Amino acid sequence: MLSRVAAASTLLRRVPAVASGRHASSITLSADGQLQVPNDPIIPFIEGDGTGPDIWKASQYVLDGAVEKAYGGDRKIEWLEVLAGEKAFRQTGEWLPAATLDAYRQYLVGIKGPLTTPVSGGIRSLNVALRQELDLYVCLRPVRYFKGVPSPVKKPEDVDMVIFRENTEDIYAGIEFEAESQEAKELVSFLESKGVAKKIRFPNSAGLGIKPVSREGTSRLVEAAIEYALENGRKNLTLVHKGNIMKFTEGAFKAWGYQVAVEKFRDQIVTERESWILGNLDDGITDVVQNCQKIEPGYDMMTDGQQQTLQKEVSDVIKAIGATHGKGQWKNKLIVKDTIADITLQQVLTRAKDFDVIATMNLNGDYLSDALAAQVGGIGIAPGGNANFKTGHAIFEATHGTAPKYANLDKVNPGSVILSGEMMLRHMGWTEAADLIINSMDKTIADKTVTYDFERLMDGAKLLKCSEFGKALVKNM
Ligand SMILES: NC(=O)C1=CN([C@@H]2O[C@H](COP(=O)(O)OP(=O)(O)OC[C@H]3O[C@@H](n4cnc5c(N)ncnc54)[C@H](OP(=O)(O)O)[C@@H]3O)[C@@H](O)[C@H]2O)C=CC1
Ligand SMILES: O=C(O)CCC(=O)C(=O)O
Ligand SMILES: [Mg+2]
Repeated sequence: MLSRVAAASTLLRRVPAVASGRHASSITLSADGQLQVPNDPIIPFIEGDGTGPDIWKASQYVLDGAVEKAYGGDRKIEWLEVLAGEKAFRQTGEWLPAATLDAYRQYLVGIKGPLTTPVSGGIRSLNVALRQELDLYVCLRPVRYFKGVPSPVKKPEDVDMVIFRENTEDIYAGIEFEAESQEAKELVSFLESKGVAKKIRFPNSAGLGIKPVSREGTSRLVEAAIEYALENGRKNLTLVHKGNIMKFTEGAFKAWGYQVAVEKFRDQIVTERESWILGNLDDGITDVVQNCQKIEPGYDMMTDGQQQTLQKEVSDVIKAIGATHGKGQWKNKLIVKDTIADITLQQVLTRAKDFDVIATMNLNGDYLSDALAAQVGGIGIAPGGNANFKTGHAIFEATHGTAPKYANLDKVNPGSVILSGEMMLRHMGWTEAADLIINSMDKTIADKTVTYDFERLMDGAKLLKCSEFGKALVKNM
């Protein structure tokens, strides 16, 4: 159990090394990409808006408690509060002060509570701004089940997925033009000049958004996801896209994703289609046409040109990897496959076991992470981390938002930020403290001592406040 959890939460591929100096205070990255963690690292945190302050208090208490219990005073986090959101605006007149960005840049690893983003007008998302400013291109959200957690599905224990969500591109990048603004008018004129404005039903009153998806952005995300899958012994990686409709953005994501898989990880991966071809060969189907008929049931209805293309694909696969991946060897490789986003939202529910690591674009990843969280107890225990796998910068944060209706009631589940902190500790190499948190979460939930979100769905559970749940976690360590 623990090793599975540990694997699910290992964020960066570099093995963190604990530096010996007792009084060093910045986490740094060595020239060969190793995280250097002093015994008293300064870790910047943003408390967050809405329920953020309640959650942060409980989370800091648990994180400090775990570190104290694991290392008995030899290690300690030096928390550094940095401002963002409503508190920052009240105190400085700025929503995201430069000093906050500087601190996350300087100290490399940090954590944050949720920040409010108004709908329609008002400021753009500070959460997205932080990810973009630090180029935290991976949003990693592990989704796993704790025994006893109430769930709307029959077999929540089948859910053990890790989402790699691209974090800097897509329609989420916020390149938008308000309806009837000068920019929207100019863009419509440009589209008219290219003959494509007719695809917009009401061009004069349309707001417009731009969806950048690049080869570089896709490749680095998929590369990180494959490395993670390989290092953590995962069985498959699914590229989730809506490439049938958005061909040059989501479709390109799929194509570039497969490309990076095949070009950079040839020996360790097999694509799903390749596995079918090699599987047929293993079953004694040596005739290329018969192999084509098995992998494409509509083969006989295809045009000559289509059939030839398919025959070439089958022959090329056998020639290229028959020796290295054939005779069942492909079964020991990471399977790289893809699914279209809409059906994926059904299949993660109905066939959870088929999904292991998921790599997807920003908006799909946003939707998927909340939907998947629901299967394993909801957004109250859904952790995450935003990271740049090259610079080592990482900011950990919950999947949920500010839940403003519960602000200052000491009510909500602090589990998501606590488990985000657990990911952070593991990322720092403080695995003993991280393990204490996971074990204690297991025990506290099994004891049915939980916050309102679980209590309302569990028979015979004892209702705890946010702060009380934090205290129970430390007590159970
Ligand atoms: N990374 C970030 O900082 C994020 C920020 N946001 C922002 O947060 C604001 C509010 O967003 P909203 O869409 O309402 O989503 P929220 O995630 O804030 O809340 C929606 C519902 O989820 C449940 N929930 C949320 N947090 C917890 C928790 N800790 N424990 C238990 N249940 C919880 C509650 O459900 P119930 O009512 O059933 O009790 C709550 O009403 C928006 O401004 C949004 O932009 C949103 C997502 C991420
Ligand atoms: O930035 C926000 O307000 C919402 C972000 C969000 O929902 C997410 O990143 O999951
Ligand atoms: Mg979200």
